[in-house]
Amino acid sequence: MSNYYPLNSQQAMEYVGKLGIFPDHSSLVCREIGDGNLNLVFHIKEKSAATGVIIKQALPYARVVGESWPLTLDRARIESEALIVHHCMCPGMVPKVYHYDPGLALTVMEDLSTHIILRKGLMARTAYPLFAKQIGSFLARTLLLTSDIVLDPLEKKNRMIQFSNPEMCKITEDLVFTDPYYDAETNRFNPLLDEEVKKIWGNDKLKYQIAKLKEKFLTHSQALIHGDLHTGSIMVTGNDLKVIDPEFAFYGPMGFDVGALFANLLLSYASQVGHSLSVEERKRKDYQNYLLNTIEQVWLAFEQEFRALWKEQAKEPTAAAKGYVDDYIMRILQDASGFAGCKMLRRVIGLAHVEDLESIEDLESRAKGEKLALGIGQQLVIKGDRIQNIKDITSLAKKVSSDG
Ligand SMILES: Nc1ncnc2c1ncn2[C@@H]1O[C@H](COP(=O)(O)OP(=O)(O)O)[C@@H](O)[C@H]1O
Ligand SMILES: CSC[C@H]1O[C@H](OP(=O)(O)O)[C@H](O)[C@@H]1O
Repeated sequence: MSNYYPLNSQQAMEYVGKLGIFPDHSSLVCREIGDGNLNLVFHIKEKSAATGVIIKQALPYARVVGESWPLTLDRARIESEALIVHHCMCPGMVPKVYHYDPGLALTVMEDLSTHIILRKGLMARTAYPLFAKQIGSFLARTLLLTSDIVLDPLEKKNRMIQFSNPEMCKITEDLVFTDPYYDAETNRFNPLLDEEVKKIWGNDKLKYQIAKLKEKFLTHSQALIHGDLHTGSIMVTGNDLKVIDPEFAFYGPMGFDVGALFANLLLSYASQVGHSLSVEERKRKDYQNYLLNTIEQVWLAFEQEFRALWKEQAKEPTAAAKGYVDDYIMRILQDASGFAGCKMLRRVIGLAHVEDLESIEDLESRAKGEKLALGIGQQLVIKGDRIQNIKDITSLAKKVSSDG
């Protein structure tokens, strides 16, 4: 950390100026555009150009909380190295890394200003016809191709060392699996949810399942997972998709990434009931159906590509055992259900919420969406082990929704 200092916009422009990315004497402009919980993000471009480059710099603390929450700068290394691995497995589906500076904990990367954050697109009720296939493929490739099924055993263990990410994992362990289930200081929730939240804190059956899911997160080093694959970590256009922000990457359970995505599509689903005015009822229902259909299509695309890759690329000698791939995929689906449930509950009870729900200003309307999210989340956790196919997940969401 010796030569580390957080950049300001002027310093960010000077830094990029020295890399030879822009022609000499370019007239550059820079804006800090970070809206996440953790880092600085600078957008630098020539004055008259539409796009330029991005500098993402880690702060030595969590931006959302401040200096009282110190945080490892090594997350910048994890992020740039994970982007490079993802680029090898899914060319064109992540921003290109131009430069990584370990001292300043920053990455200079491709500017995706032509894309928007998927969460924003979902909030505007936009449909993305290619999304399910694209993200299903991203998940299948990044997960299976970094697992023991495909990698040489020594390479896999070396990758586990490379992507050891204990401090970022601890954040997830606390904020996703621990704090939302007791009266923790980090929690914050809508006061209109007091009763629901207290019921959750007293629900032993739920907490038993959460304990098992946390154990899986702690111990199941199945693949290099993104680690925070919510809809704020995906940028889209009408026909393109890029996955950003893998600073939580580590060797963990595959179902955690699939579940994170399902959870965030379901949070969008739940938020619809808080946003809807009666005149919009039809649009809300259509969009909810679109979201559930998207979850089904993501899973189908994932499963199809996962099976094809397994057939072509599995090197693990036991991979051909009869029934093994079917069982492996079923376990990913069941894990995804449980993890999706945890991810929904933490976004309503815990420290970091989602804009889909937070943008509903009226607390009573917001509580409607949040209650639905809590209802679906709890069912996904409790029934996770019994899920047999993707429609069990989407039917469960519909049922909780119609039971009101
Ligand atoms: N490569 C990029 N191109 C364009 N915008 C980006 C890029 N990376 C990040 N951003 C913008 O910066 C915001 C914060 O980035 P993110 O990586 O999510 O930061 P954090 O790790 O702090 O959550 C994103 O929501 C997006 O608007
Ligand atoms: C104190 S970190 C809280 C939360 O923020 C991260 O998300 P992001 O930076 O993408 O907004 C991650 O989900 C952490 O759990």
